[in-house]
Amino acid sequence: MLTDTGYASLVIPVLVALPVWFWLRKRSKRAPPYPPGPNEYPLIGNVLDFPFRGPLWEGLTDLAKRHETDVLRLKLPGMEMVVLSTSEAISDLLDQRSAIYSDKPHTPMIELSGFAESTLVLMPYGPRWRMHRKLFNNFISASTAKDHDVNQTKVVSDLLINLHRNPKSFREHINLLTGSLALSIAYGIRADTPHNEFVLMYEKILKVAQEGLVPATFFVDIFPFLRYLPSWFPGVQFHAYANKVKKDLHTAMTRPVEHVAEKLKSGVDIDPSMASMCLENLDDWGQKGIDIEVICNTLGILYIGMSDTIKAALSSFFLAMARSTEIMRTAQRQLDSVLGGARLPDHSDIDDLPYIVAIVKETLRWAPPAPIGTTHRLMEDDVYRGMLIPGGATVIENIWAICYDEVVYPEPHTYNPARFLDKNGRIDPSVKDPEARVFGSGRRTCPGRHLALRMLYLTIARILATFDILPADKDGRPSIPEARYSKSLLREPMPFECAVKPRSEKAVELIYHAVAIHQ
Ligand code: HEM
Repeated sequence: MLTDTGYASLVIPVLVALPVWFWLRKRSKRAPPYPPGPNEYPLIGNVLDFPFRGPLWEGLTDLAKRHETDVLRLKLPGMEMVVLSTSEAISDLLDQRSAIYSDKPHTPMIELSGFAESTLVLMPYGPRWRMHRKLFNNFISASTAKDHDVNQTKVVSDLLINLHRNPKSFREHINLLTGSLALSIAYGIRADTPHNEFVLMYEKILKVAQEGLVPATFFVDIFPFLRYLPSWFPGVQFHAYANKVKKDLHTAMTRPVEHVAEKLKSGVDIDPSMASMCLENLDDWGQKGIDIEVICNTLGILYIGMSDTIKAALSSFFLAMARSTEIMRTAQRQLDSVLGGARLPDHSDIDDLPYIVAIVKETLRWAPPAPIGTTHRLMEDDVYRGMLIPGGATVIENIWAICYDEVVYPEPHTYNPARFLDKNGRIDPSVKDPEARVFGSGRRTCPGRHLALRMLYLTIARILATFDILPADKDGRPSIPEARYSKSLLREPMPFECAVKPRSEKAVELIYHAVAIHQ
């Protein structure tokens, strides 16, 4: 038998729940539907559908195709996710509505390790991000990318020498090339060995970013409330790890600037760099609200933003050449017809070398270094094509899906630079340019893309002018390397072998002559 209190304990929750239920029903009838996606289960949402196993970009492309949508919704515990897989959807949302699609989502580890507050790529959208971006654009933009041609030419000369001396270690040489370029532009430091103090500092940071800060490596990223546990709590290791990363990141970003400041103070002759120009005009920058911390962060992002991306693209280029000698020969024929084998190609030859330009485009399309870019965060509810995208959603631009759209790029798995050329061998403007998407979109689009393209163009042209890249020899037979790739968000070829050989005695002469000019 129920007492008065017993009745009350049944009736009161029902009285409270009913209006809430009616309100939610009314709201769900009024609110536009969410974008299509797999059915979600209570608590776990779409965890069972999420492509955790294979490469994420391919899994997301398949899911979008299965649900016949270019705006796919996935619900994960504590996270709304929207995946955009056509240029149209990306342009409509990330470009056209960039005022609300430009924030970045953060895991607790990204915040605790200092990456969110000091790296431009992960910084929350707002005045602080704007200040960093302004300083970056002042030195590296469409109009200023050319200012770094001399630095590029110097580090490419070093690369050619290294390839000649030790061709087997071509991946290490590419690594040094990008690190050295970043250090020379940012700080005027010429790093000619992988053991350079500053190269080692930044490589350590990149390793941590790829291994320790990948979402879900630490439990705290899956259960964010754990971040409030004190560091002395039994089993809590993430605080110590995050503090160590934060300290290393701070050192990598400040130490090279201190190095330049010391040199300036002692009156030693140094190569001009972003650091020297900032330090010499500290007061002017200060009046614009840009202090030494903003300067250190902005210069530091050069190594972080440049190194792995250009390295991945150049490694894919070596792989593609070793897999297709005919394509390499076609490029070399064009180089020889323009240069007559008498000099090395320069930035100024770009208009006469459309096949090299096409190789750069096809390399970025065939192997986009960041196949899902870096995620954006929607800052408020948005309605698109009658669908509700909830504020706070993590928005993924599936660059891979665009690069592998077989309607735009027939036989997308085949590496074929000629797809970008017209019948006269010039760049065909009617073929969609992958460069428009592989660098991301909207206000957060890659600010280093012009510099990156100039660097890729020069490096590829100079390598092909002087070297053959051929399949490695295995028991007297050419062994064509397989195109196997990492599943990491910065996608690069797995280790492979190829034979890098100078094209002629004259080519070797040109390589050493170019280095002598820069000594
Ligand atoms: C092949 C080379 C490169 C590729 C494929 C690439 C790709 C990307 C992508 C996809 C993004 C994210 C854009 C978005 O959120 O929508 C990005 C951001 C960024 N990249 Fe690059 N990048 C390359 C080279 C570079 C270079 C050379 C630099 C530096 C000189 C650089 C600096 C940055 C920075 C600072 C950001 C963050 C921008 C922001 O959030 O405001 N990148 N890049």
